[in-house]
Amino acid sequence: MTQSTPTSETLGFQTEVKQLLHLMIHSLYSNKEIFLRELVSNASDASDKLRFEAIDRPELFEGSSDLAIRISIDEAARTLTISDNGIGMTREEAIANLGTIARSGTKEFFSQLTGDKQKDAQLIGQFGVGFYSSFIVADRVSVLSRRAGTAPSEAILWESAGEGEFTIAAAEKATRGTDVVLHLRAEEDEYLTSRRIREILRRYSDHISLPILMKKEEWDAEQSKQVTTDEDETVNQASALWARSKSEVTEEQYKEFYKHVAHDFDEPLAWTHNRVEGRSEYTQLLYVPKRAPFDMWDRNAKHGVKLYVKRVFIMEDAEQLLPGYLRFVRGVIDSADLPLNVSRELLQESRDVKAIREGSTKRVLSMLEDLAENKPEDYAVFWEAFGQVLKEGTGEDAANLERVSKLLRFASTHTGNETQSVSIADYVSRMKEGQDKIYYVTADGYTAASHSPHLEIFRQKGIEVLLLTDRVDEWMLSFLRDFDGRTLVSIAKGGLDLGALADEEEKKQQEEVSENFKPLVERLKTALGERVKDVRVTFRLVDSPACVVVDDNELSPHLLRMLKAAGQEAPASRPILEINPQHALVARVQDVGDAVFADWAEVILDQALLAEGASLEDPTAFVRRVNNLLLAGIAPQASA
Ligand SMILES: Nc1ncnc2c1ncn2[C@@H]1O[C@H](COP(=O)(O)OP(=O)(O)OP(=O)(O)O)[C@@H](O)[C@H]1O
Repeated sequence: MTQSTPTSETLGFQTEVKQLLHLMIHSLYSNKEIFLRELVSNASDASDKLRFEAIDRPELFEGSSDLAIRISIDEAARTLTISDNGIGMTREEAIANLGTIARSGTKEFFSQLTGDKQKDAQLIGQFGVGFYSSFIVADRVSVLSRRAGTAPSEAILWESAGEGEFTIAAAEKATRGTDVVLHLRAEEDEYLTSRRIREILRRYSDHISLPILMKKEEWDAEQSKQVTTDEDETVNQASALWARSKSEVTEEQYKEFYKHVAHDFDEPLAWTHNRVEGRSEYTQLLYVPKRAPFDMWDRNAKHGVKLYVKRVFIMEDAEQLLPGYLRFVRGVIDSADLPLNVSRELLQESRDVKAIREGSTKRVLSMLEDLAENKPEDYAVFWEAFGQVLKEGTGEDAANLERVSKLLRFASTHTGNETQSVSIADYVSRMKEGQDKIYYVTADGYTAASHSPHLEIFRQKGIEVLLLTDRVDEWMLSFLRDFDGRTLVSIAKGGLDLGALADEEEKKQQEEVSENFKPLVERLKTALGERVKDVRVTFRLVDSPACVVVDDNELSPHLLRMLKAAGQEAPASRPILEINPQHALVARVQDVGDAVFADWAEVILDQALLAEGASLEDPTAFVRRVNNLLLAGIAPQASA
């Protein structure tokens, strides 16, 4: 395409935008009307941004600080226009904002798309569709925009048919702000009727705090039809939703407001709305989403709480308002005390912010407690999405450790499945008589944990063990040391005191057995040399011949593997080999002759390491030894 003037150019969309457009047009056809919600939401954000920038530069208002959104219909031209007098966009901003998706993790997100429309539509919801949803109903979109503070001749006109490219040209615009003009597709006539547009606005955008204006309609008796007048009419309530009293806000309105603040497609799982009075005055409207955003694990991902001061938008992503482990929370905090020109630096030091942070943390924890107690199914949804993040609270929020630990859920030998649904309190309620500790095992995954040889004696005695398999668990355990006065104990540590699990008779018997196995223990120690720290007899095993453990003060093998995988320095550690005297293989080794004893010893150690989830340093040697032993057979004459 040739360019008419040097100021007009045609540019290609970023690949991800093309994918998004394609997907959206094909997957959102049953929910087309949401385009209006998205555009009104953007117009409202643009006005918030202007109001904020104008705190320091009042001249940006150019004499008119009445901010509003206008929706106009032109039946003849078949256009629907969403106008705002907010911040507007420069040429560079329009190219960046309307041609690319500048969110971290976008590429990875798009690589997850499967091509299955239904699944992908769900994913798209999680990503947020925004401006590009215009193309669901429009075959051409024109955006005329002028940045606040620039001259009318510096406006820009962005246009696209949503098919891979857009043009951007210089334009004139008398007033600041943005007009988004949708040239509706042939079959989308319904969006040219004022009644339909009002209905959509009432449903999705009533909570917008700016007035949304439309031309009033009147019944014209002569023409016997509704005609548009010149008079403006506000079609929404136009007051900040969080500033209304709870009784004035319907559930639907809370939900729609959530979609606006959180840029989420789905409904929220729960919310809490409070006005706090006293030394520090603020309003909070905080939501827990149903699903994790695609970039939750990205360190640069946005936090979700917007800060307002006396209804003026101050900043998005105000991470000082909640601790990091509650970063999944979305919503608004509106302070009556902070100065309007508050900066991020100031937020860090402010005592008011500290009070808000503490108060909001408590509210969110109460909301989660309430969910856990009264809506366990919803809590399970929450836990699935955000449990791993909440676990960070054990280390991050010492003051609320007890409350956070009550909210934790784990997989356990009691339920026998992978779902993390057991609270520590549930566990405690099922503790055996005489049991005074909470037992757990950590591993790389559920299968490894639930098959851990360390579990054998616990299974036999019917004692429950928590199965911890999330990456964050080891870190969490360094803070979560006890619960309700009971210590949490790893069943894979050497110092595990099984005394409580055995009666007097058993203990006596065990001592005898240990004595009998002393010679074997010594032989193993000599054969394994530097590979082990110690060898001893254990009664924790039932079906396995041996296991490896570490001393209480040492890092668990699972943690060591994680450190290594993360490229961190991991202290060298030698395992303690524990052998099961009741196992046939162990009994058999007692009689093995010196010629092959070393092979036997190594195989026993290596298989204990494998069972524990480790990878062998010399797997070839292990295979060779096993083969030798297999070939030699277990006939006494072969090994003697
Ligand atoms: N009316 C507008 N005035 C000024 N800038 C706008 C307007 N509409 C969109 N933008 C700019 O374009 C960007 C992209 O908008 P878009 O709706 O696609 O995404 P978003 O609002 O950032 O997030 P989401 O996709 O989750 O809704 C916005 O972040 C904003 O910078």
